[in-house]
Amino acid sequence: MDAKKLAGEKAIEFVKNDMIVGLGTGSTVYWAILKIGGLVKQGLRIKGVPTSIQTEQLANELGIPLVGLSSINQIDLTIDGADEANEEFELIKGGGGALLREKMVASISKRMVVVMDETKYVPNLGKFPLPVEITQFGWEMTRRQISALGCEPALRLKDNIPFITDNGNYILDCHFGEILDANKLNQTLNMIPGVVENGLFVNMADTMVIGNRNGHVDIFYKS
Ligand SMILES: O=C(CO)[C@H](O)[C@H](O)COP(=O)(O)O
Repeated sequence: MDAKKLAGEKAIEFVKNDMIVGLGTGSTVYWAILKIGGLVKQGLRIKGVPTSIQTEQLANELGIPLVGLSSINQIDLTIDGADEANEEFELIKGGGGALLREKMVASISKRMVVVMDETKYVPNLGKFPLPVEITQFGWEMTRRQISALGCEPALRLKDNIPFITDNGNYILDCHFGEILDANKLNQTLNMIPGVVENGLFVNMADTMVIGNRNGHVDIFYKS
């Protein structure tokens, strides 16, 4: 069983006519976007808000009408993946490098449904290195300031050169060990000049759709 596919496809139950829908990035939400594309062809009326250039291209190929953040103030529902999630509905995101746009979209979403396979649901965040998007300007200085918080940030590379985000920035992957106070770390990181955004999503997700290898899908709602 493809647990990511199960979760992604299940999540489209939350999509209704006339919604503005945040379209996340990654290999799990891919399955949701594919299904949404199919439903749009059958007459579903939605407008999508893409969280990356990759998702924008996919949505265009599928004929999903899109709208940009410049012309909306609120999104009805966002479906997105995660690299880790805990029972507090706190997330680490940004494994695909789209964390800034993902967080901006999530921040104006009335509801955020997170789709993942069972391996992503963990007791404590932090095994997955936390992605932090930083400006290219002065990036070594920013890295030193983040290291002082107690981690060894690694500049993300792609094909042996620095990975550049859709926004023209770098990403540092930061191993902090177990993150027991995600809210505090989120705020501390974002206070560092040069940090554009970090991959901790706190108080954003309210629904988790978790696909299991045995074919079962769990849905958790934040109370
Ligand atoms: O945050 C993300 C991209 O920036 C993704 O949602 C996250 O990396 C999970 O991806 P996948 O569903 O491919 O495992």
